[in-house]
Amino acid sequence: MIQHCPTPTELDDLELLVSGAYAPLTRFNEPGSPVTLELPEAAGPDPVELVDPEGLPLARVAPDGSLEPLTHAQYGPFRRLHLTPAQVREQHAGATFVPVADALTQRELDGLRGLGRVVLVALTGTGTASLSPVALVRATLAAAAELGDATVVAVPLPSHGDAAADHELGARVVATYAGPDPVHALPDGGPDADHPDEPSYPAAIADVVAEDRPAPEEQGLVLFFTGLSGSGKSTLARALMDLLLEQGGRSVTSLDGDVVRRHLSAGLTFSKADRETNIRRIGWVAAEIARHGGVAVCSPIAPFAETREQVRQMVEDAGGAFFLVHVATPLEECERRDRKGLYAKARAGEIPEFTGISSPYEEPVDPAVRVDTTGRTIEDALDDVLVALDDAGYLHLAQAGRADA
Ligand SMILES: Nc1ncnc2c1ncn2[C@@H]1O[C@H](COP(=O)(O)OS(=O)(=O)O)[C@@H](OP(=O)(O)O)[C@H]1O
Ligand SMILES: Nc1ncnc2c1ncn2[C@@H]1O[C@H](COP(=O)(O)OP(=O)(O)O)[C@@H](O)[C@H]1O
Repeated sequence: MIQHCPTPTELDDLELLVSGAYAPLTRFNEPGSPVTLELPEAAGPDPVELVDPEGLPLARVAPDGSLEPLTHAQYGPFRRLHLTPAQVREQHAGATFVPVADALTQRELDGLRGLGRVVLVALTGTGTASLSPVALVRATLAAAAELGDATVVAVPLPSHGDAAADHELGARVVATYAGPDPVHALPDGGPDADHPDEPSYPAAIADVVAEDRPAPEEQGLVLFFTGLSGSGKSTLARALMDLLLEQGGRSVTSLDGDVVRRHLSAGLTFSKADRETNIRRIGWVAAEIARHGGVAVCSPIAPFAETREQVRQMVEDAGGAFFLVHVATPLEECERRDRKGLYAKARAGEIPEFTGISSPYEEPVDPAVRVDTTGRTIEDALDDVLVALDDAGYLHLAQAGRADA
């Protein structure tokens, strides 16, 4: 039987289908339902075994989306708070149920006092809260401690990208958890009257929020230079790394295209599939670096827009910022430079699938900054990147000897 690890959203949905939280929905791909599952084409008409990210079989799914559960999900922090609706009703009958999708403000907490015993239902699904799922639970536990007579239940209700359908599904899930007990919806967010610009939190919750949403200067950062061979990616990346190292204060890792291909991606070719694998590997490592608050400076060609977007997603999921620099030196200039003699060989047909000659380069439509290095000094071109980074608030670097340094 084919094994398949669903996407994070699909894994959340699987958990809620199996736990009964989506009742009366019990299967994927019900017509009109946002709760969908994409199965590998190779599966054909046979059932597929769905496994968690570590390969533990969770359920078998038939081609019509119906499920045969094998075991309960066991991965992820705060697993003990992932109760089924039946468990919650048994343990917390008579309480008031409060859906929580963000850190609770002081004002919201004050509004909950006087409700008696409450169950804070932390909606931690993929792609929903502005806090990471684990921080949302931490912040909700801190809120429960503030309130006193409160319990936290974590429900991984994910976003399906359709606000209306998600709202309806969410309301149904919370009602299922509450059973006959009341649901208390929080009034719409918005700043406190005495702090019109930002919400005010009790100290313990503020600490959780601050740790999860660091200031741009402290956030993990992936600087991703993309462009044709010879466009100047490595040169600019190296110059920027040097500036960062000279200034100190951040840990920096280089993931240069050529260097990665000698180590992490040794053995890969320049076919579309291998290039995608190469870039996803770079993205995976860069996201881990960002998760730990470091700076990763990447400089592969990365010719495909979709793969670059996957890297952005990986980095943002890890809490990092993704900063795309398009080194937009035109092909004619790259070919004129032909630093490594590769364009001549590609023109002579000696290198197949050469980017810009016999393999495509999809120009980014929305880079953070675009730099054409033609006829410019390295310092001058680098300045464009430094200004954009400074404006975005991620790094404040200046080159020694320049007017503004
Ligand atoms: N067919 C083909 N196409 C493009 N480039 C080629 C090819 N064969 C070898 N090289 C050399 O490999 C470097 C690009 O590797 P990358 O890992 O950055 O490419 S990719 O992102 O996976 O497309 C690239 O280095 P840079 O010049 O630093 O970009 C080339 O030197
Ligand atoms: N303004 C500039 N910025 C970056 N590189 C430049 C610039 N002007 C000329 N070059 C030259 O262009 C070449 C770019 O090569 P490289 O940085 O290895 O490109 P890539 O990594 O994109 O293949 C280098 O020889 C570099 O000295």
